[in-house]
Amino acid sequence: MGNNLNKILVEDLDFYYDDFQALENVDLKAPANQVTALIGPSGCGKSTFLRTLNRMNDLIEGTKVEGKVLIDGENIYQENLDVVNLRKKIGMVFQDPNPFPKSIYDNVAYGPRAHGVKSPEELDRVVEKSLKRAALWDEVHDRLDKSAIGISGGQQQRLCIARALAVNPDVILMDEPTSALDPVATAKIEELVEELKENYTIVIVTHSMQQAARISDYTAFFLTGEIVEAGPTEKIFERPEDQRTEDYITGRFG
Ligand SMILES: Nc1ncnc2c1ncn2[C@@H]1O[C@H](COP(=O)(O)OP(=O)(O)OP(=O)(O)O)[C@@H](O)[C@H]1O
Repeated sequence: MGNNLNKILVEDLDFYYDDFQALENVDLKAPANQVTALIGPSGCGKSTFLRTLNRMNDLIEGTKVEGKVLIDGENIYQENLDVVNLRKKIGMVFQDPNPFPKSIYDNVAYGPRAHGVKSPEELDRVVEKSLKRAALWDEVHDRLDKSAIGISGGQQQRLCIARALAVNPDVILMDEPTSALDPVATAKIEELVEELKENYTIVIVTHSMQQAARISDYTAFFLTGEIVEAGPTEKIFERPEDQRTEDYITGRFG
């Protein structure tokens, strides 16, 4: 079990919103402790695909999935799977920072409390550890009881990452986590993603090809619901095999 172990293995995935097929025949491997970037033009299915990885699409009525998503070798679409447990293992961070209108502390403690952690010492420990891992502790440790709404957008996004880390996931899904942030806050999140991969497997949707090139190890290029090409980031950007990939990364469309 080395670094190349496929944490996530997607096989022949199709996805429908009612009659509309948003994903077709998608195959993807996301290796453990690596960053996998999903790129492609608007509307090509990146977010839909990301949400199939922790069954967030289940919450949207009229959707249907066919195919397999194996996480640690187990198909998450098998019957009787415990979805609450799945989402604990597969955390998610969204485009717009969305902290709860609660204190910084309570945002991070929310998940552990929901999963039954009651001891104040244990909660303190988890909150501190999660905020440290999200590179936010130094900036907020003296105001944990203040509202999360009062911190900057970049800090709010790191708080959302801390909130995701607090339930001890092993995969983190990020849907354009920096698109609402300024360049300085974006750089901090990118730095953080690089640190986090030591302990987590990360799948990130990004509109920015520069960002994908900077922070990811693997890249998958989506076009109209299909993966055109996937592989090591360097190869996708420097020696793409498909003309459509080359056209996209050189800015000819999208
Ligand atoms: N809840 C929904 N109901 C119906 N169709 C949807 C829904 N969400 C997305 N779609 C459609 O599915 C397709 C893929 O959308 P998706 O948001 O996954 O693409 P995307 O690549 O993430 O786009 P963007 O980069 O603009 O976020 C689009 O045609 C979109 O209109």
